Amino acid sequence: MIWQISKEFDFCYGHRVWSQQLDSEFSLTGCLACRHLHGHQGKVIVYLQSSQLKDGMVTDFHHLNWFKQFLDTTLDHKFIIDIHDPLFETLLPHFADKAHLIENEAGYKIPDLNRVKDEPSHILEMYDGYIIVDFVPTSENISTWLLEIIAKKMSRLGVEVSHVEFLETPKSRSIVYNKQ
Ligand SMILES: Nc1nc2c(c(=O)[nH]1)N=C([C@H](O)[C@H](O)COP(=O)(O)OP(=O)(O)OP(=O)(O)O)CN2
Repeated sequence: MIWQISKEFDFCYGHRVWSQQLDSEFSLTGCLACRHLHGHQGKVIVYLQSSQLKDGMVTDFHHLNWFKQFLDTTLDHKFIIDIHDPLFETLLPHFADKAHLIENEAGYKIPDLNRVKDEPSHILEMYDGYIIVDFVPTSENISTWLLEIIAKKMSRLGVEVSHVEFLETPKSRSIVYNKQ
């Protein structure tokens, strides 16, 4: 037998899909709306699985509390921007050289606020709101990134991540399966 458990998490974020291309025969419009700066109430559903139970569980649901904290502190109310976005220099002019970014082991960078410490507070607040990644923040890429983070952490408990679903809107989702 194989057991699977899942847990849902929500967070608000902004992004833009600068790489969007549409075939208007199918999309019925050529409007590249996802290139606009816009936001979502995202939902992540994490699926963990095991062929044996420990204490009657795949693992305790509470063993995902760290992930909720990660989402709340790292992504909630942030704007996720690709470092290769052609608008990067426009949206982060103080960091146009991309040299003063603080790298995190979870695969993202944030602006070094020391560089703008003498600027007015609204400028600091703006930069505090960016999460810089090395991919176009599509639903597929965000779910892949989150899967990698969860799988790495949960492997320390010997818990297997089966797949991750990411709902960019209540109707549009991507699912990424873990390679075994
Ligand atoms: N395969 C993907 N397609 C699209 C993505 C994506 O990440 N992967 N992203 C977008 C946009 O960011 C958009 O905000 C979300 O998609 P959309 O289908 O427009 O969402 P709705 O639920 O609002 O759908 P409606 O048909 O407009 O009701 C676009 N494509």
